[in-house]
Amino acid sequence: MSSQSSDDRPALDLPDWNRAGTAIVATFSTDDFAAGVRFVQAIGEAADRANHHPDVDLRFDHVTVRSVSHDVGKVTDRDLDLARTISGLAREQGLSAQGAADLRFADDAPVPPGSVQFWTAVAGIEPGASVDLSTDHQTVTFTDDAGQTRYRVNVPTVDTPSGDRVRAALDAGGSLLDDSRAPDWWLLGDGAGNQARVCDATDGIPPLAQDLPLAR
Ligand SMILES: C[C@H](O)[C@H](O)[C@H]1CNC2=NC(N)=NC(=O)C2=N1
Repeated sequence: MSSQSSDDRPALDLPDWNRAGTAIVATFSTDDFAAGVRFVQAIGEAADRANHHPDVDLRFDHVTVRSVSHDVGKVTDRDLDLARTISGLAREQGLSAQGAADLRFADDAPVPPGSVQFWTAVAGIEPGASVDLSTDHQTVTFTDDAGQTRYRVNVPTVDTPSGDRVRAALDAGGSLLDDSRAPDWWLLGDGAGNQARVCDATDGIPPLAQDLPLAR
């Protein structure tokens, strides 16, 4: 199989935002409900100016914003422009996006900002954590079809069933690349060309290889 994502949507170049299903989504932490209300008010004004309206979920300590162009059922430039505007409003109001963690594949290789929520979910890391994935996980590099070096990270699960971890990672914007060996392991894409292999570690951890398929 190809080492490229089976997902032909371009990688998001938007810090704070991740793909989720047909939409893009971001979650901003707020100190109190009034701060959330102020943020939603500003989002509402920006949405009316743009004549493009996101779904907004206001909670006591966070606001989740989701955008898709309803007329075509997918993400368009209208959503990307609105996302940039909303991130700017968040910055103005001193709010930061959840999942804006300091995650690295290795010492010098940061996880792309648009994939942070995916890696946080797939590795079971607390939002906002500072983590070097390579210290807790076996990691190999591979070369994608375009000649770029990418990371493949092994994520064995013990306490959490692998299927639950896979669902959480897909909800956080990941794509399913290979489930032919499920429930032994699943290969997921992070939207930026890197991969997580989620595997059931109950009977030991299958070897992680640069080349697929991986033998059990
Ligand atoms: C008539 C008006 O342009 C449309 O109803 C706009 C308004 N806001 C919208 N917002 C979103 N997210 N998708 C749309 O298709 C859309 N359509």
